[in-house]
Amino acid sequence: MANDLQTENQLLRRQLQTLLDEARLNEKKLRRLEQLEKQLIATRSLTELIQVMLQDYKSACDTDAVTLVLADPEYEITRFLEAETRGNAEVPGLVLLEKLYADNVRPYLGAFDPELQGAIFDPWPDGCQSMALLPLMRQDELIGSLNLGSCKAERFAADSGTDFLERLAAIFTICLENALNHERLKLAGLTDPLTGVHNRRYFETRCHAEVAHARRHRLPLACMFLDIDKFKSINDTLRHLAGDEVLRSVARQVKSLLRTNDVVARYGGEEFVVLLPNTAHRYACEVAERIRRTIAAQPLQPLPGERLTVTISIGVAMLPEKLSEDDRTSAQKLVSSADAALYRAKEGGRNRVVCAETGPLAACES
Ligand SMILES: Nc1nc2c(ncn2[C@@H]2O[C@H](COP(=O)(O)OP(=O)(O)OP(=O)(O)O)[C@@H](O)[C@H]2O)c(=O)[nH]1
Repeated sequence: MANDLQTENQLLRRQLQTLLDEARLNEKKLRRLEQLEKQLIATRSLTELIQVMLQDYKSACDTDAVTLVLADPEYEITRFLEAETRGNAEVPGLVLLEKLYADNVRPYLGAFDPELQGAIFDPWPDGCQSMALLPLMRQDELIGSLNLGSCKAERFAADSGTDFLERLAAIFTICLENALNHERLKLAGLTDPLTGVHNRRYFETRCHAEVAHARRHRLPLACMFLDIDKFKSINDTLRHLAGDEVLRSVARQVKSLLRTNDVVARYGGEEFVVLLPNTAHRYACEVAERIRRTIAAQPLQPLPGERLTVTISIGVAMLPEKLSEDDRTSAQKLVSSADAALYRAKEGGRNRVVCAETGPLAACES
């Protein structure tokens, strides 16, 4: 009898110890997750948020692979990442898809499923044994998934609880929405509402940064000033709304003829300014001439049934190789040189390109 009691006692002690160990482990896990949540909440940009999720979770939470799949139907996330990373939206572990296909929006925990591998990570680490796939939901809509992989089969066992992971996925979703709204607001303050290209405020900050970058890496930097010819008469004859449509069409055409990391901004009125990073003089002149020719060759339709041929004048200037002033002054000088070249193009009869260094384009092509 005494022996039975002793054995039962020992058994209970062992069970209690196991429960205590489990509780301690859970507490540790919770603390690590709380720490990560705080980090996620403290991030100041979309790129930083994604980096913390992909990298810090892995090291903090004993996981061999972390990936994120996000729906990006309008390429909005791609554009935000490109803007933050100077044209490179490729983040290892991040998969952006135009459309998500899922009939099941419940978390999956269990054995590694190679069927899912291609869609959510390329490639998973060798020897992956278990995985967790956590849907990211915003107002009942599936916006992506957070995917975790481990080389240990028991790490994401099918019968383990998902509370911690679901909470992490929910917090990440809120942080993502927050970061996207922040980027949208930032963009609204830096975008010209009429044409959708950047505004002068954005241009000035970016021009300073591009000059600093060009100087540091000894890269060429070109600037173009573009102005629609006789725009006042378009407004006077067709009225302001038609003038607005001409501005929108010209901005669209200019943008379509440039690379994604070139910068286009409306400087004011009917003037646009363009920065061409890492672009040599000859190529900058070619681009300017292509823009001038394309716009002159394609009549616009500023009002229904109204066709109108518009021409533009362009001034091009290069950042000098040897700079004696600080970056801000050099940026201002670059813009003024392009503006002065534009003035010469207007003086020379409009619908032409003038380069600050070589004069009217015929001279720079020869
Ligand atoms: N529709 C419209 N017109 C604008 C806007 N901003 C400025 N303008 C007009 O743009 C015209 C600019 O005229 P000017 O500076 O005389 O230049 P221009 O007629 O293009 O002549 P050149 O540049 O010498 O070829 C003015 O009539 C402004 O009122 C705008 O947002 N929308």
